[in-house]
Amino acid sequence: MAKIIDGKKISAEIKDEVKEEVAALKKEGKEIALAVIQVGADPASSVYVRNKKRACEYTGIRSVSYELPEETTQEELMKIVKECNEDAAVNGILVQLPLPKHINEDEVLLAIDPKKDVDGFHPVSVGNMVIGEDGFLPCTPAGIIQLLKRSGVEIDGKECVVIGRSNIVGKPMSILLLRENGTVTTCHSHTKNLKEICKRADILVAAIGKPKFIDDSYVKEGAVVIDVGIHRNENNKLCGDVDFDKVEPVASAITPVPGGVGPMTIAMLMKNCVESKKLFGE
Ligand SMILES: Nc1nc(=O)c2c([nH]1)NC[C@@H]1CN(c3ccc(C(=O)N[C@@H](CCC(=O)O)C(=O)O)cc3)C=[N+]21
Repeated sequence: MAKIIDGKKISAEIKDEVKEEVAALKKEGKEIALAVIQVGADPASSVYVRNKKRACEYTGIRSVSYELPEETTQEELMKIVKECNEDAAVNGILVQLPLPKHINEDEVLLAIDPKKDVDGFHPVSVGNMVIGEDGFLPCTPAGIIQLLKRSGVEIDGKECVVIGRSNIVGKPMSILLLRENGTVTTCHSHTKNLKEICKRADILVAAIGKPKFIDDSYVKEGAVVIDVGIHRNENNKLCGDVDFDKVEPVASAITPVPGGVGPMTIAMLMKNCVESKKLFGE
């Protein structure tokens, strides 16, 4: 029987810490604002964006929302990002991904002022993360580190296997585990012997993007399993990249979907907004 790592509970603790900090800053006359920019109306994106705005309300951060039509051009989006960069009242800028195909995502992320890069996706933030300098950490991987630490899972010296190498999850996840002194292997679609490598893991992070891909045959007895995947079936029921029912009996701890990594992503976004105000706000 594995321990269920309760991301909802741990994210609520972090949001409460943020709420206190926000209130303290307010007493000094300092207000925090996050600009949330969504292009198009992808239903999953809309759910995440709604959850982010709710978290802003809860913590006392003002959210300024831009809901732009699917047809928005590169130039129009770049103009809004620039306006947010120049607006001293805005502390954080979040451009919800994925963007429509006609938009060059890299160019947009590069345009965000690194001082307001609360997603941690700007190359400056990525560089600081890699060399271990202060800077904004990407919310999902940083949230997973918090989940592990606050659940008493030691990373130092452990075999960590990350499946996935995206710029927003897999790659930064591997870097952050390395920063915690884990021994890290990054697997991806070209990896040979995926199963054998996963079976070595003390900490297994699944960010594959395929529903219930990881079953018990990939997991060492007693491993800690973190599920970053989020999929919706025909009945709107959520599941992750991990087949929870099969893996839970062999793992020592596991995150559920929903209620695992997802809420942590949002809590860390709130934390980054406070960080932005403290470091760079007026
Ligand atoms: N610029 C940008 N920043 C992001 O941080 C970002 C993004 N783009 N694009 C998409 C991914 C995904 N993501 C999630 C946020 C919240 C939940 C979340 O709240 N999950 C709930 C369930 C939500 C539901 O009901 O669908 C849970 O797992 O319990 C999930 C996923 C942020 N992302």
